[in-house]
Amino acid sequence: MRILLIHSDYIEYEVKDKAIKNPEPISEEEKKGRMDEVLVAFISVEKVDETNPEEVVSKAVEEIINVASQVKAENVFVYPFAHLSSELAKPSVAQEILRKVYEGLKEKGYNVGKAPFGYYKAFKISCKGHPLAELSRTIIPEGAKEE
Ligand SMILES: Nc1ncnc2c1ncn2[C@@H]1O[C@H](CO)[C@@H](NC(=O)[C@@H](N)CO)[C@H]1O
Repeated sequence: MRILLIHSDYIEYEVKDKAIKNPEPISEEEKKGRMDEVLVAFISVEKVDETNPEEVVSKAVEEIINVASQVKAENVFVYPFAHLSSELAKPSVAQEILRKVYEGLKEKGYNVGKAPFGYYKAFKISCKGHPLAELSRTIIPEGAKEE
């Protein structure tokens, strides 16, 4: 899993079109969204993550919370982003893993937003620009490291 973390004044998105055959069903109001004072997590789920989804989910939640506490962000936004890797997991697995990351962050008490899965989206973001405002993390399941 590849994660790009941007501490932002705001993130806003607008769904433009379906990008896969079966995108996540969304309501009319979910076609647009905005969150202010937020740590945005752009996440690419990778093929290797399919070997141990549970481990990848728990490590992703841990890493995101670690950065959120450093930058003192109470709001987190999970943004499915298929552009951080050339070895992507298939959409069905990626969607489930991202849903569990979202749920895991909520269980830890964060106010969590998410962008819909499986769409082309326009987005605007305002990066705060401080030294910890742009970070990236790579998460690899333990078993995969032995190969
Ligand atoms: N392995 C994966 N990891 C994360 N997201 C993934 C994925 N496979 C599919 N998606 C979702 O489907 C859209 C088309 O690839 C993706 N859409 C996007 O990445 C938008 N930024 C528009 O390009 C995303 O919602």
